[in-house]
Amino acid sequence: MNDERPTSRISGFFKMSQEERYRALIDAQILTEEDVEYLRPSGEIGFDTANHMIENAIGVLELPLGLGLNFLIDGKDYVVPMAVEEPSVIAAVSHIAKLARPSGGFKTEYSGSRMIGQIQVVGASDWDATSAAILENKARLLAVANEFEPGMVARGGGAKDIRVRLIEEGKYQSMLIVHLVIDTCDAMGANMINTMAEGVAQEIEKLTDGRILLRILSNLCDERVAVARCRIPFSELGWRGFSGEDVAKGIELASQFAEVDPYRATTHNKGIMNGISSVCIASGNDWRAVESGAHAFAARSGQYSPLAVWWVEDGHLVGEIEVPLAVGTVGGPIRFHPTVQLVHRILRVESAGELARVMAAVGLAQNMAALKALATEGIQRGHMSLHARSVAATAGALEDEIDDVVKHLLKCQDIKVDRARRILFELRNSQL
Ligand SMILES: CC(C)(COP(=O)([O-])OP(=O)([O-])OC[C@H]1O[C@@H](n2cnc3c(N)ncnc32)[C@H](O)[C@@H]1OP(=O)([O-])[O-])[C@@H](O)C(=O)NCCC(=O)NCCSC(=O)C[C@@](C)(O)CC(=O)[O-]
Ligand SMILES: NC(=O)C1=CN([C@@H]2O[C@H](COP(=O)(O)OP(=O)(O)OC[C@H]3O[C@@H](n4cnc5c(N)ncnc54)[C@H](OP(=O)(O)O)[C@@H]3O)[C@@H](O)[C@H]2O)C=CC1
Repeated sequence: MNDERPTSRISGFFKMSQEERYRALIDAQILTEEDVEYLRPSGEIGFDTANHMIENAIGVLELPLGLGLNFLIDGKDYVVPMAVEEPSVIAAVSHIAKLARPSGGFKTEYSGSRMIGQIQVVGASDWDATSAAILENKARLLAVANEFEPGMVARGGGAKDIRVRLIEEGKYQSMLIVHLVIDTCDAMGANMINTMAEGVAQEIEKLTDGRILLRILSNLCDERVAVARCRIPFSELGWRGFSGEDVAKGIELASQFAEVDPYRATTHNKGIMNGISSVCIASGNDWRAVESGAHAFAARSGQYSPLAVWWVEDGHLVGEIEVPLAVGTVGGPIRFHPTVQLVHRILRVESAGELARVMAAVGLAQNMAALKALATEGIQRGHMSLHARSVAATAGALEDEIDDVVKHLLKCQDIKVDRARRILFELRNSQL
């Protein structure tokens, strides 16, 4: 490959076959022949599946899939598949799930799968009249929306309510936002919500002298919320020379830090999403939707806040997470991705609500693991000792060399790939 940047203008790439794409990329000096051989999908997802899932496909990017263990949720055991690139996340949730088991594990709740489709009305001359007309026609509009998804109505879901919000921000023209509230049952629901929102919009337009602009779901799904709690006695919490009470009070103070400081709350919630997003990815769910919903929910009071909080009560540490989770057990890649289907067989959840409740418990466990480490010995020992394994592998250590490289990396506390390469070189030349 020469040093000149190859052009990114490749017309009609999306219409090319797999081989035509590889040839075009080699000709454009974007890929080499070796790159192409490396990229050729060889796993369960072949090129055709990838190409049906996304556009301009050239290959498949794999992520490690691991198991979060020890989870007892509402009296049932769950083995939780998690797809994630970050070391220590799965160890952390398994660690806390084990700790929580003797006191009953996690107790959860789910609000139901109600989502919002937004329809934006602009340019009306009389907002009161438009609002009144929409609300007076609610039953008919709901029936129209439901005509677009009869299967959902048969399942007990579909459009359930219509609300209106007049938004008047001085510097912009006023707009009326119609909220179409839809029960999506076991689906995430984006496609069906958008279908219903677009379908009913034409009828809404007839009720106003304004016009309809956007018709799209909201990812702030604050009516689709999962809650998980755990309550662990001090006697279970002693760790690495810290008493159970010290650990509990440290976690409580860490929680309070997040409650008053958005800088800390953001990192606190990042830890929670370590757990939740990993389950989302493994289970074929849209983690961008879940992430955006979670962060918007965290900011709903006007100040960005923690999704999970902890406090000390009667000799126990109590934790609670409340998080919106638009996740499904049907639809999207769940229909055709073989690994995702296997994940669902491992998870053994029977509904979107059950999946959301498991995810909430995983998020709470991940949060407690991080806070427990942060409020005691610090994050680095547990996290870095596991991170060191991936650093050693990146440096080229073979399976039977990794433990030795990790040992030396931890000893010198310089967990970097360059250092690992030097250690490996010295080990192979028997200088260590
Ligand atoms: C790493 C541990 C768990 C060690 O903790 P430990 O006490 O040394 O663990 P242990 O050896 O006593 O083992 C207890 C259980 O943990 C699990 N476990 C233990 N080790 C492993 C392992 N290697 N692989 C898989 N599972 C493991 C396993 O279930 C085990 O039970 P067992 O199987 O022995 O009956 C602990 O130090 C920990 O939880 N640390 C926190 C790690 C963490 O939070 N990582 C997330 C990434 S950091 C981040 O991005 C978020 C952050 C921190 O910024 C968020 C925030 O600021 O809030
Ligand atoms: N902003 C966002 O978040 C957006 C996200 N997306 C994407 O949309 C996808 C999710 O949309 P979604 O509508 O869930 O997916 P699908 O359209 O793939 O699946 C939903 C369909 O599954 C069928 N179904 C079968 N069994 C059930 C059941 N028990 N409960 C509910 N539905 C059932 C229903 O069709 P039937 O009644 O006909 O059987 C339903 O309409 C994700 O891939 C996401 O990435 C798309 C646009 C925007």
